[in-house]
Amino acid sequence: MAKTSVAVLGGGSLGLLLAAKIAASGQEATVWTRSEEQARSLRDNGLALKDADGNLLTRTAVRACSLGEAPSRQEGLIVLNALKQTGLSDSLFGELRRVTAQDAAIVSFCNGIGHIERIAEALPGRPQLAAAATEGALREGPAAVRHTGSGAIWAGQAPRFGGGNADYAPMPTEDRRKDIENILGSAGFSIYLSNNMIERMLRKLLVNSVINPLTALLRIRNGELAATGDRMALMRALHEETRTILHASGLPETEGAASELWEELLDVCARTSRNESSMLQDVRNGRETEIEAINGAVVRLAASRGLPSPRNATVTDLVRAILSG
Ligand SMILES: NC(=O)C1=CN([C@@H]2O[C@H](COP(=O)(O)OP(=O)(O)OC[C@H]3O[C@@H](n4cnc5c(N)ncnc54)[C@H](OP(=O)(O)O)[C@@H]3O)[C@@H](O)[C@H]2O)C=CC1
Ligand SMILES: CC(C)(CO)C(=O)C(=O)O
Repeated sequence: MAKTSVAVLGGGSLGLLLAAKIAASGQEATVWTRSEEQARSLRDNGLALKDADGNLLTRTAVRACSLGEAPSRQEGLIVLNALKQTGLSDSLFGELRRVTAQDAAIVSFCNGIGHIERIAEALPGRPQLAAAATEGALREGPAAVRHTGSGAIWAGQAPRFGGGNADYAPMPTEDRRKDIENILGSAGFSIYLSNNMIERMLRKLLVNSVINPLTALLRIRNGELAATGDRMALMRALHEETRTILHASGLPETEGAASELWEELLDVCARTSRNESSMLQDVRNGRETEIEAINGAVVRLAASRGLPSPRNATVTDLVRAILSG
């Protein structure tokens, strides 16, 4: 069997955090960037990992190349996919088909749902895991990242939420799953292999489907969302509509779930109060947002189950319209 090696796909906030901590723990990882400039900067300067206040923790040499420069058909790869869903495209899939061998295990950290199905369709047969991370990361430049909040990573077989005609992605072998757990655990992450990614992913989707569009539309930080009665009313209405749709899509509807999920949302707002959500950052920078993979996906789930989703449809249209000018 080929020796296992790690590639981090995407040199953004989360990708640089994963790469910095893996490299600082003495393990090897290659960062696959979009641009050759960023890869050069990483090779020349090393990768700086800073704490939430911007103090330098480590600066470590890392391997880096643009995805276009990466060698073809590498065997034994674990690919940590730290792209946004907006980074998934036919050309990206073409490059991934070229650089990975059939045994590559792809672990995707993307927010929202739908990405596993798209990857499975574009790279049939490649083993996949879905990961949900509550880490906070912020890229400070091409070769520096701040660890803005410690959390945990859950990874496991992704449920199929719909879309795509390909056979669903196979799980990586047990040995390969252990490798993934060991690599991320040795890098200092709290990593849990989960048999219940449906709940993890849908809980995260519920949080993102409220915080992300509302903060992007109102242009406020996460902590400012729960600060007024009007905003709380918007949050509640969107949360209730989304929760009903997600319960119909596999989110367990246990006793007390409604108040527990609402408290979870308020807790995320409090814990990330100084953060600008990823969607607000995308809007501010004129970048395409993940709205289609978050509220747009909720609208599609609702349609497939004959449920109404007027609030999700409205925020999807509004966020889409911001960048359409
Ligand atoms: N940041 C965080 O704290 C967390 C993020 N997440 C999720 O993880 C995912 C990534 O988030 P985040 O790191 O913040 O996003 P970023 O926008 O910071 O990073 C995405 C990276 O993908 C790169 N990219 C896009 N297309 C390609 C391509 N074709 N080839 C190689 N690289 C490419 C971008 O390159 P370029 O910069 O050159 O455009 C960018 O560096 C999202 O789904 C997010 O919601 C989950 C938990 C925490
Ligand atoms: C949890 C939250 C809302 C933190 O900002 C996030 O995941 C995001 O911004 O995408």
